[in-house]
Amino acid sequence: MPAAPLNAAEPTACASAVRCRRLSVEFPGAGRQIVKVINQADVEFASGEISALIGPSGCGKTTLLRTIAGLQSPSSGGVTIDPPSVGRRGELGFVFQHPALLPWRTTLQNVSLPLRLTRSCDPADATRRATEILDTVGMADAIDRFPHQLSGGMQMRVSIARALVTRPRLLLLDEPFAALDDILRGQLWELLLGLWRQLCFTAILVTHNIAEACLLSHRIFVMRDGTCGDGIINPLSWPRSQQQRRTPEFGQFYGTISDRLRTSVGVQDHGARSSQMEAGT
Ligand SMILES: Nc1ncnc2c1ncn2[C@@H]1O[C@H](COP(=O)(O)OP(=O)(O)OP(=O)(O)O)[C@@H](O)[C@H]1O
Repeated sequence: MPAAPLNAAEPTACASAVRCRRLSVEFPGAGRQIVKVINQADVEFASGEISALIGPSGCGKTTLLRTIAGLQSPSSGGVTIDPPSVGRRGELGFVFQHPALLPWRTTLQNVSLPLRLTRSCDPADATRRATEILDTVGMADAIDRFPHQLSGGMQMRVSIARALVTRPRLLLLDEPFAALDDILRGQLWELLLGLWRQLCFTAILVTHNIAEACLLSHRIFVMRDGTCGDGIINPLSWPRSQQQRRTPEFGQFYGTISDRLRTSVGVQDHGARSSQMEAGT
């Protein structure tokens, strides 16, 4: 679904860059062991780009995202976000795998909440901005409904609207589309691409879905041994659309990422061809 333009009279958010320098995150393991989940990671997520972060289950993708968001403290090293103001509330949006809407609040109330909490505008303005972003994500007709009256896809649209209502410079997404069916997922891919075009934020997207990473990103980082390696530049042309999934270029890039992922989990490759077929090419 193409996203409608936001009010052009309002300034859009500028993007920000994220740098992790020798970043380590440890957790207590069994007994007295310490498990180093992020291990001296040096990685930069470029301003204005969508970076996809993929890797085997448990490799530390969510931990890295939470550390960038300031929800998890590093054991050593650090994260720099440029400009530094992005660390403050409102300039960073987080979309979780589960929409996590407040059940006793309507769609409109859920989406306007970040504006009210950050006191970044008066209540009338918060309502206007929440209504506007809900219109953009195709939820204008559901502003008075409660979360239990919405489908999973609708809830995820509301969750995305809530993350974007403050016009963040940096949007972090942790497997936001994992629980949705293929059709809905495709619609939300298009929605996210449309929103990114309009609002110009930097995005870091954690996903297990290689096609999603290929279609949405400028660069893909494959996590391995607690680090992210060099980002693999996505050669697919812009603007992106789902039709690209049927092109040979898409199949080839999908195969490259699939191979890299298999290497990261130590699987010998005898499935490159089948992985290209999985991409729908
Ligand atoms: N608060 C915590 N305390 C202890 N261990 C943790 C904590 N958070 C994460 N871990 C461990 O860190 C490792 C990485 O977890 P994380 O959720 O970051 O992985 P992931 O790559 O996002 O996994 P998945 O793809 O399955 O979501 C896991 O072994 C997990 O058990």
